Amino acid sequence: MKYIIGIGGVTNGGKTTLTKRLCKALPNCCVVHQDDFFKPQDQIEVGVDGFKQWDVITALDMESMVNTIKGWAENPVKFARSHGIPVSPTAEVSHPENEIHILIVEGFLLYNYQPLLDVYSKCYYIAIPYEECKRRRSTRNYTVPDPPGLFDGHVWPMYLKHRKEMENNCLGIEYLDGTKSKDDLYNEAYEDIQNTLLNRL
Ligand SMILES: Nc1ncnc2c1ncn2[C@@H]1O[C@H](COP(=O)(O)OP(=O)(O)O)[C@@H](O)[C@H]1O
Ligand SMILES: NC(=O)c1ccc[n+]([C@@H]2O[C@H](COP(=O)(O)O)[C@@H](O)[C@H]2O)c1
Ligand SMILES: [Mg+2]
Repeated sequence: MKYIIGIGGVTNGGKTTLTKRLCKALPNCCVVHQDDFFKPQDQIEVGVDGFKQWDVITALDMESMVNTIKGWAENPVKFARSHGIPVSPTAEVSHPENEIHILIVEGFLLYNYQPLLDVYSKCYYIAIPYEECKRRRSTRNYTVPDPPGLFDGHVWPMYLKHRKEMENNCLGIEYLDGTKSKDDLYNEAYEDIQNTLLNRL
């Protein structure tokens, strides 16, 4: 059984934190981080607002991300090995369909790219309010630091736009409240995955 779980949501909602913890707890679990697919800085467009447009789908090499996900789906054991992820001894030898293999795909623009919309067995979306998002973002260190005014001028407006698009196009998104504690978020997501995926076996 192969399951792909999406953990999308607003920047600084806690996606990467939750993903890392889930991945440690779930069997044969690999991860794809959308942040790893940002194009180099010199390929990021500058908008009429003067800001580099990081928070749009064209800032990401989505073809490469799709190929990475396909690589996992074709051979999860090989994928795990090549990423240094431990695989259960039975999964090493049995046919992938007889074992659980999980891939968590994590990122801020997961549900705004048509070719990936129907790959997920589960779609989570973490949201936090404006003030909390701005506060958390102000302490983050990205490879390219946020210039003054980026949050209000680009990041938050793009988040609202993409969220609206997602709500118009996607069914079956499960919302997680990112203001809950890290433990509560983890427990909620883990139990839900356990109930809906792992118990199907
Ligand atoms: N549930 C939470 N409550 C409070 N702070 C959190 C929570 N989850 C993550 N954080 C903090 O918020 C910041 C962003 O977390 P991160 O997991 O990198 O978010 P994302 O990947 O969604 O941008 C980090 O400083 C992290 O420690
Ligand atoms: N990883 C990078 O190269 C890079 C560079 C500039 C901005 N960012 C920011 O990363 C954010 C997405 O990642 P998070 O959801 O983890 O915050 C976007 O809001 C984007 O502005 C990332
Ligand atoms: Mg992240």
